[in-house]
Amino acid sequence: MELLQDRIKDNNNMCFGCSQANPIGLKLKFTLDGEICRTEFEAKEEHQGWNGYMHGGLIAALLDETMAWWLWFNDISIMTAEMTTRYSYGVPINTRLVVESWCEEVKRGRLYLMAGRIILPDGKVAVRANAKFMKTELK
Ligand SMILES: CCCCCCCCCCCCCCCC(=O)SCCNC(=O)CCNC(=O)[C@H](O)C(C)(C)COP(=O)(O)OP(=O)(O)OC[C@H]1O[C@@H](n2cnc3c(N)ncnc32)[C@H](O)[C@@H]1OP(=O)(O)O
Repeated sequence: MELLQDRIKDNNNMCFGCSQANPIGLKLKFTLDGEICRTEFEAKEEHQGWNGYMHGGLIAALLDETMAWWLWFNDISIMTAEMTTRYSYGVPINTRLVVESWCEEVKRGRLYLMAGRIILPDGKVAVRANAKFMKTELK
């Protein structure tokens, strides 16, 4: 599938989640597959909290970024206004993760209610997130 992201040529983008130039970033790449935005990620030792497991704050960053990219693909500039994260299972390092996001509702034309999840190789959903994103004039 084409990486729409590759169309973006912005050498100044140093986003921690998606910049390919940020030396300490996650370097995520996204696809939009119908109504689902998706990325894959494998956490390494430097992403750990407890030994063997990904740090919860970085897990939230992974989900935040994936939800933000659904909106970016749809040409909507946003800021994260609120986010909740439900951690059901530890996210192991050195394991291929699939992260998905989608839009559930738009309120008053400006508040986007988004959802996301992290899926382990056995199909279990390790983490779910819900967030409110506010449309802004950024871009
Ligand atoms: C070409 C270049 C390529 C580069 C390619 C890079 C790609 C890039 C990818 C993206 C990458 C993203 C990265 C991850 C996303 C971040 O990390 S964003 C960073 C984290 N978030 C922030 O810092 C946000 C900080 N907060 C703010 O900026 C502002 O508070 C907000 C959220 C924009 C809202 O401010 P505001 O527009 O002044 O809104 P405000 O007047 O307070 O409220 C408006 C209305 O919304 C309501 N409201 C406000 N907050 C909420 C809430 N949480 N819940 C419900 N209602 C709310 C208010 O009650 C109000 O209602 P009404 O009075 O109108 O009825």
